[in-house]
Amino acid sequence: MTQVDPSLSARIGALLRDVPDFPQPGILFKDIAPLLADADGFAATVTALGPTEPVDLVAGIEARGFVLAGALAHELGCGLVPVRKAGKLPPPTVRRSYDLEYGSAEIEVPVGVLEGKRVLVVDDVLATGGTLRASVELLAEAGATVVELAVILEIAALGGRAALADLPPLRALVTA
Ligand SMILES: O=P(O)(O)OC[C@H]1O[C@H](OP(=O)(O)OP(=O)(O)O)[C@H](O)[C@@H]1O
Ligand SMILES: Nc1ncnc2[nH]cnc12
Repeated sequence: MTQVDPSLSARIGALLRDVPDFPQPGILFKDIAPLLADADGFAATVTALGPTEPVDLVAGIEARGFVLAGALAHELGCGLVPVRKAGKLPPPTVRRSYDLEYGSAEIEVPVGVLEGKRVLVVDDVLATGGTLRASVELLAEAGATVVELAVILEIAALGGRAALADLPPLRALVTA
């Protein structure tokens, strides 16, 4: 796994916004909207999320991960697969429940496009790791091989990296 250039990391970090008490009291929400709105910052972020080995598909986790995965898949010239909140995808799908920093949710992936595919999973934020773990497990259940995970921001105090230690390599562009 390649190291992230410290100056790029600082540039990206400066375009993230802290929002106290959102979406509920006690949560310090990390908002990527300023980064997405900055053309150079967005482009550099997407490129830096790219895989270190060949992949067939980029998986994006709803909803903020979609934005990153779409741009990255286009840049790489590979396909995209959505990891969606439950109830949005038509069957057949596989589904899993999980906990995240501020609640619990269910996600689904489509069955039929993942068999034998090498996949990079991207998302904006790693907090507790619940979302990424559920995503990786679902993608594997649907027949894919997840080869790498990449996020913009890792919230180190929430222990997500340690919780995902048994999964494929994880790259975070910024650590807070
Ligand atoms: O590491 P965790 O504790 O699991 O949290 C990380 C997840 O939380 C946010 O998603 P959210 O479900 O809020 O979705 P959104 O992108 O639709 O806002 C974020 O985009 C990650 O997917
Ligand atoms: N603190 C946080 N900020 C943004 N997204 C998150 N997802 C989970 N925790 C988060």
